[in-house]
Amino acid sequence: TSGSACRSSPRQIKQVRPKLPLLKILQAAGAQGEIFTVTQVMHFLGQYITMKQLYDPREQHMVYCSGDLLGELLGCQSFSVKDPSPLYAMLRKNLVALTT
Ligand SMILES: C[C@@H](c1ccc(Cl)cc1)n1cnc(-c2ccccc2)c1-c1c(C(=O)NCCN2CCN(C3CCCCC3)CC2)[nH]c2cc(Cl)ccc12
Repeated sequence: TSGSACRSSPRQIKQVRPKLPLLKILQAAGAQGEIFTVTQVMHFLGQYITMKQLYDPREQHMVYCSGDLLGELLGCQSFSVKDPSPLYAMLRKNLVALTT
């Protein structure tokens, strides 16, 4: 049987523009430019936490960010990577979605 080849338009990858304080954090972690995908933002935030050693070496899922710009943005002293809700709240406030 001839199946109909469904030709949906290619999905545009969602791009975001971080607001300045978040952009500074991403650039500290090596990000270039001002427009990213959310996946890239997460990658650079992970790099930032790793390189600034904001995680607890004994409990590596705990991030201690008081006294760091990341903590100011998140509005918390620490968080667990297992409960990323403060992170998503911060991203909602600090990422501007680009509509194509
Ligand atoms: C699954 C993922 C994640 C991603 C998003 C969320 Cl909302 C939760 C969790 N994740 C799991 N552990 C981490 C993590 C833990 C400690 C230090 C750095 C990163 C991450 C995070 C990544 C990441 O891109 N992760 C890639 C592989 N990571 C493994 C952990 N590695 C470190 C583990 C501790 C020792 C140093 C390496 C770094 C590479 N990006 C993040 C950004 C933030 Cl704001 C918070 C956490 C992460």
